[in-house]
Amino acid sequence: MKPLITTIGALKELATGLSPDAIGTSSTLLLRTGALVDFIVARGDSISGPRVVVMRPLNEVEVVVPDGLGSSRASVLSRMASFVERAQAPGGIQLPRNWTSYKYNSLVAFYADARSDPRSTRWIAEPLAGEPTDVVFWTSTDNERELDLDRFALVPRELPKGWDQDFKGAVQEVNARSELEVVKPNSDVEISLAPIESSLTKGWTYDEWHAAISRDQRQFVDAPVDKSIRLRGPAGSGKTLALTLKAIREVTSSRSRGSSPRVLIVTHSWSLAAQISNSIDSINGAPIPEIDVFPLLEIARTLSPQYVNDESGFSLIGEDSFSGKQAQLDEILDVLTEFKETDWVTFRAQASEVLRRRIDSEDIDDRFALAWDLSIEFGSVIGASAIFPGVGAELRYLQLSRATWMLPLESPGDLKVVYAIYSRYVESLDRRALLTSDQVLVDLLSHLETHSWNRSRRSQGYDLLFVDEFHLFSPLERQVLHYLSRDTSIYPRVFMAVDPRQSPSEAFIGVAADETRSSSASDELLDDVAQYELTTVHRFTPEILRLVKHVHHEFPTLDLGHDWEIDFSNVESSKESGAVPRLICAGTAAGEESDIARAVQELYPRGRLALAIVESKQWRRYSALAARLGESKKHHVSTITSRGDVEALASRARGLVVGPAEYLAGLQFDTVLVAGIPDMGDNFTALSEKSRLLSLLYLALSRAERDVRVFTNNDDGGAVSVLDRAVANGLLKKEQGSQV
Ligand SMILES: Nc1ncnc2c1ncn2[C@@H]1O[C@H](COP(=O)(O)OP(=O)(O)OP(=O)(O)O)[C@@H](O)[C@H]1O
Repeated sequence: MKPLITTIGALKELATGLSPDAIGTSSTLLLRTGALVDFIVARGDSISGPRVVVMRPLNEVEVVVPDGLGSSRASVLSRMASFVERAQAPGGIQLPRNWTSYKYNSLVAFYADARSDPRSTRWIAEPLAGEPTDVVFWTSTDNERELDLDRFALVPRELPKGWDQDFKGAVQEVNARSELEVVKPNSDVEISLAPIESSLTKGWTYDEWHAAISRDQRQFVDAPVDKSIRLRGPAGSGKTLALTLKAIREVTSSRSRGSSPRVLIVTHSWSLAAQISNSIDSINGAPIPEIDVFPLLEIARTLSPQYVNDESGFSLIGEDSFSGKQAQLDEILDVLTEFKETDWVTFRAQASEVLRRRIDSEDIDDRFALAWDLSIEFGSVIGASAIFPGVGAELRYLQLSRATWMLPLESPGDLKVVYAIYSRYVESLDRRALLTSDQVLVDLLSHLETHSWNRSRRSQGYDLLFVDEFHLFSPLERQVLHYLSRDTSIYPRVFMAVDPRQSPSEAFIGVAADETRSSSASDELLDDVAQYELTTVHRFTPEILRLVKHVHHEFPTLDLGHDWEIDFSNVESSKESGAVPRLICAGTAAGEESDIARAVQELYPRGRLALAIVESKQWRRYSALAARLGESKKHHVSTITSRGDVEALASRARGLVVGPAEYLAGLQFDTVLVAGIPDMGDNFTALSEKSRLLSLLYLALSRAERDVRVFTNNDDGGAVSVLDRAVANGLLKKEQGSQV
């Protein structure tokens, strides 16, 4: 194959398991085929960022990784991205021991795959001189094709002609595409978004909506704004709509009093921000300049760009996309392996039996689960408390009070082990010039505490803050909110919509964490808060509601406290009765895929359709399916894998959106196909993991307006117990799917 020019961002996106065939359906990636080289670039890439050249001399099948490593493509890609990041560190590249690397002049050879590869495939790569450091993957070697570095060094090496010429154009094209998608909703509302507006806001005016909404929604919309309000309600109960109406109301009533308030609506994702912005335009008949609608990190970027932008040469490793999260997990896995090989012997004796067993385990699933738990501990506990390695940091960590939702660490010895791994993790990020979003937020917070911000917030701050999907914000993110208010003499007035069930474990933590955190700022925000509750669901039918309630009852008891819980016994649906959700059980994984393809065929003409994948570990398989469904050209298929994706809002009345359930939060579709549900049987021990999976299932099911179909297959364990119980109670209609 011709050489490929790509980027760290593109490698990471491909490493999420996105099938190379699905690049055409991805809103994040762009593939450009040239005469001498091909390009794959990702949205968010910079023209001045490092370029990655993959020479592909031996490739016949695989697009990026060596042929023969297709089955571990994701981990190979992830390691490639990590190599390029490490190459950016000043003072030369340092690789973890388990990569078993060799160096010869500027050439580096290392194991291509993190998992065991019987052929022992190695890359021969070379960081090029320059700033940033471009990297070339010249070739690969394996047991059958051994090639020493010193011999390879004698072979003349030549980069493809013109390889750096079209790169700029490709990056500009992919970024221009995203800008269009984001900006278009504001500038070209009628044309581009009519079908969705009509389903969300029905084309009604504010007065029409005010007359039509339920009593509990109206009470919230009309409530005084002298203190903060928490609006609780299950999925689809009209929280977003009520927040939107209240924001409009406050602006128009202030205008009539001759003042012009600055109002901010904060969301967790770009897609929801764009949706709310469109709803405002539609309800008001025109944009309202006093209202800003943005994801939190975007606000941080406009307020104090020096803390968010890449000026220090550091870039952000994000949790706001599937690829960012995956990259973090991969990094923690590497750090864990290295820790086991070195320091673990000195720590082992002081660790509890449970933690010891988890760290000692060689099972890939156990290691992954541990990496996941550690990532939560690092982000939502250690990072959220602004503890970064340094003098006194370990002691502060040991003294933190622990709450039930946190990773059970039984002894100070356990905490010391976790802290040691955390320090290594931060060191390794540092070496690769990476920052976590937590670190950025902590820096931003210290800026927001300065006098200079205190002065500028009078002009740049907001009078009223609305926060949708409050349950998805980490404690740290929530602290930032305080400083965004304009008037420092009163507590910020924040109107937040929340449904704790929609929050996968790490963010669940965010909600419950308020009870355990000592930060006075956080307490102030939440102390004097009026409570409103919505108990009518407007999105979906009574049949879907019964299934959603069933999932709610399956949650392990998690004491979130009265202020956060929703009383599901009173919840009703205002929609007309519809079909009972169906469970289609196939004999094999391939059978399940044909069942899904058949359902897409049948349901596509009837409206917007989503395929929500509950367990993201299974995303890879379904992304390949999405690619095949898109290939037929009969369907418009888009994949959504980050908070930044707005493709799901594209201007189509029809279309299939495929994505991990967590990125579909806040959105709705006529029909939702749900797949990738792992077993969370009664013997399931990790309660936090069970809550995470149930909340993703709850989220997936509750995106549907009219129809739900759930797909399982016997290869992956067949129907899981939570679904079996739903069938036994008549909430799901079980059908046999394809058996081959
Ligand atoms: N009182 C109402 N009458 C009719 N339709 C309504 C009413 N309230 C909300 N809706 C509609 O119900 C749907 C769900 O509303 P919305 O997205 O605001 O719910 P939500 O509580 O924010 O959901 P989620 O938490 O799942 O994101 C939307 O289509 C909205 O237009």
